Amino acid sequence: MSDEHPILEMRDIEKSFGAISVLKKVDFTLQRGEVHALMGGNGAGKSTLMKILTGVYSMDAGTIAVEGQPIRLHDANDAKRAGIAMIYQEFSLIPTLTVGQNILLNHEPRAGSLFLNDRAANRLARSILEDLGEDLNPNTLVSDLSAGMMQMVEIAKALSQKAKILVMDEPTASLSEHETETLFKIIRKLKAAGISIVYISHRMAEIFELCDRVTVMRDGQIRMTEPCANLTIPQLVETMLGASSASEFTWHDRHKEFHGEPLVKVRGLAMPPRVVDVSFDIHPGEIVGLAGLMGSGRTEIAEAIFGRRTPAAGEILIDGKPVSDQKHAIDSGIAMVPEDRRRMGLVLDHSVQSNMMAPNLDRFSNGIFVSDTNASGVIERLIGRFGIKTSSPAKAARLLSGGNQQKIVISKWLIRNPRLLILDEPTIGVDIGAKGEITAQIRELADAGTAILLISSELEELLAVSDRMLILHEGRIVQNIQRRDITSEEELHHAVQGHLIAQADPVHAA
Ligand SMILES: Nc1ncnc2c1ncn2[C@@H]1O[C@H](COP(=O)(O)OP(=O)(O)OP(=O)(O)O)[C@@H](O)[C@H]1O
Repeated sequence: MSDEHPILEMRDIEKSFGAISVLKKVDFTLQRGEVHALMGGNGAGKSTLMKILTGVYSMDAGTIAVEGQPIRLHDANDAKRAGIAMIYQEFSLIPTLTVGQNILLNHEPRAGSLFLNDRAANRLARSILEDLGEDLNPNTLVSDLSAGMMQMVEIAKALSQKAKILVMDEPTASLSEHETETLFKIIRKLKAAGISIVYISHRMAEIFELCDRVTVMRDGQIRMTEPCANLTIPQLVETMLGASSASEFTWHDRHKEFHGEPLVKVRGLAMPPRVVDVSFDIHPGEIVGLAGLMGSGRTEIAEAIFGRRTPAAGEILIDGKPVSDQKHAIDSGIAMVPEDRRRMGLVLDHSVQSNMMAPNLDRFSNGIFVSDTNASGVIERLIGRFGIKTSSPAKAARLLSGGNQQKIVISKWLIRNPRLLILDEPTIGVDIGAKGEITAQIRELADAGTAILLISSELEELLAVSDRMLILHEGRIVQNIQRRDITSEEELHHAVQGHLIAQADPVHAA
């Protein structure tokens, strides 16, 4: 095929859902070997555009050409045949099958034999993984892999199907720092091999580190396509949000000392195999960040405090009394925003409004909530404050973009004024405007006396709001760092990196 044409040209793409126009004459091009960032606020239309490209949705109008040849995409198989692949996170792999078998799945039958056999699949898997620089045994069960390795298998699977265009939607959302570095190395290799990548992310630093060009969408339209080298972060944020909006993502010392009786006391907590012996306190009004890798036991600790998990040993005391179960935890004023918000935090078929009201019904009904307001007034203000993009509060939550679903779950707990709020990865998938808003809300709550336990894989986020940071490693708290003792992000990287890298990559370490 000729090199004169871009590998991909999408022209005048239009898409409406009912009366709502979600894509308006969108143009998007991708060059061979390019890593092209697709950015935009929650609900801007990024996923919809990529679902059209991967054959999941059909477009209402427009044209798509691959290497100059017009193509028609009726379903996902058409996209696959055109060399277009979406890299899903772990969810699309079958955990009970091996790496080789997963790569073999969905392969078109070859001449002579109906399917590739296991040995052939393993050979293919091994050679692709070696090309990617990954020394992973194809006989390994997928359920034994870390999130990062699963993603690697997804990429290998796409390459085995001769994909030329890879779409990655927030690929680092569930990766540790170390796994992210590995992914970036692989993306650079793919690029050098002429593979083209559409890279969706809300993380600015990644875009500037990795991408050649960036396209910004807002309200279903393309607002800008530029080489990253010509841009600064503030310019990018302004184009995305439509106005200069200072993000509240910088730390300021709250000049508070936390002495006296803690609200939460965790003592000798053990939940084998991950949590061995964990003890810490949180005082009213204190923001404590918990750092550690995915799989280091952070979520288990959070769930134990929330009464959702029974520890094998140790105790958790709120106001000096042990937490017995989740009902008791909620009655004691503990709230938790779970990491897996789509599954645990939302009823997808219910409306935006009923989802937001669910944990707050008591407040709406007995009138101690916000004095002069009724529920819908409060909900509408929240929708405005968090920039939740929905045509109406009555819309079903499932029809909102991923980032907007996240905002619903977070906002409904933030308005509750809990005594202890546990936030597990609160800003994954959330756009930069809302990140600033969530950060500001966390501070406001803490200033009013709420104790906060913040779990985050993003050091930047921990640094922005924590008063104190706990580093979790091999089931124990190995460091307890006062935020004000850290003068730069690099310093925290140095402080935590030794521990984090040592425990990364469980498969390789085994
Ligand atoms: N199946 C659907 N039915 C109705 N509306 C939909 C549907 N899918 C998406 N939308 C709407 O289309 C708009 C664009 O959503 P899309 O998922 O493309 O946004 P996005 O840019 O990917 O956002 P995010 O960063 O939050 O993932 C949103 O307002 C969303 O509510």
